[in-house]
Amino acid sequence: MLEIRDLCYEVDEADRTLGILQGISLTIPEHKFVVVTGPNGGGKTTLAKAIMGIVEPTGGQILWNGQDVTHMSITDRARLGISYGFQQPPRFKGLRVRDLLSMAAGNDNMTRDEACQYLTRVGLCAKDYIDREVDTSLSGGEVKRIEIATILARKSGLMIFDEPEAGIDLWSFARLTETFRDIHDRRDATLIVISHQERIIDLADEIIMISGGKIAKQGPKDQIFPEILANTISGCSYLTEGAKA
Ligand SMILES: Nc1ncnc2c1ncn2[C@@H]1O[C@H](COP(=O)(O)OP(=O)(O)OP(=O)(O)O)[C@@H](O)[C@H]1O
Repeated sequence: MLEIRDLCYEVDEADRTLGILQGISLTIPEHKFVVVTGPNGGGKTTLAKAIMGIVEPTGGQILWNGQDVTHMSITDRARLGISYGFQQPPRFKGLRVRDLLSMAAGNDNMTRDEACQYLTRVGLCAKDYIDREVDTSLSGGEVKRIEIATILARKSGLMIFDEPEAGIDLWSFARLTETFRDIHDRRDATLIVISHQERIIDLADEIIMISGGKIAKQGPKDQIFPEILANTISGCSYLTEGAKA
């Protein structure tokens, strides 16, 4: 279970303090599928990075399975089973896709078949990629899918994906949503997916909407999603005027 208590992240700018996360509290039980959504700049990525330890909160607490991880290193959190897929994943010149998958799985003897299975789950044709270097020769969507495959290989208890849909074509996206559904159905992990995509939101048990560094809405998908859709359209004068015309 993930528990976040009154989490704050403040940044000092020249003449002011920015409250990027302003007292976020939430509880995500084991094996839930939670989608975090909300307007650009609301604080979603910062929250995810705070859970992974990439950003150090200035206040509050993060507990994973009862253990306080608030100030723990990224490596220690990874050992506890927390993993995070970046919105824009890094590249690793000199490392092949199969090396990355082996490292993620902690298995030096990963077979070609096993590596291929992870790549297939993110819509990549394994034979074309397994020996490629994870460098700038790969497209943004390819690197993104390879990174997601490494998270699957890691078999973490808490998987956080930051806009996994970004830059991914329709066919691979369909494969990816099936993979998320599969992880959830098999109760393999707790999933937190930051997304604006209706098809991903539709898979969620619960939706958390973050805006202005705070939780603006939270609840079961069937309750929250219609509210978000209604607010999104009514909050935009162009769309509402268009609807009246
Ligand atoms: N270190 C920092 N210094 C100054 N501002 C920051 C810092 N980190 C984040 N921000 C600002 O905090 C806000 C929240 O950023 P964050 O990336 O968490 O938003 P987001 O909800 O993930 O947005 P998006 O949907 O566009 O990815 C943004 O306005 C961002 O510019």
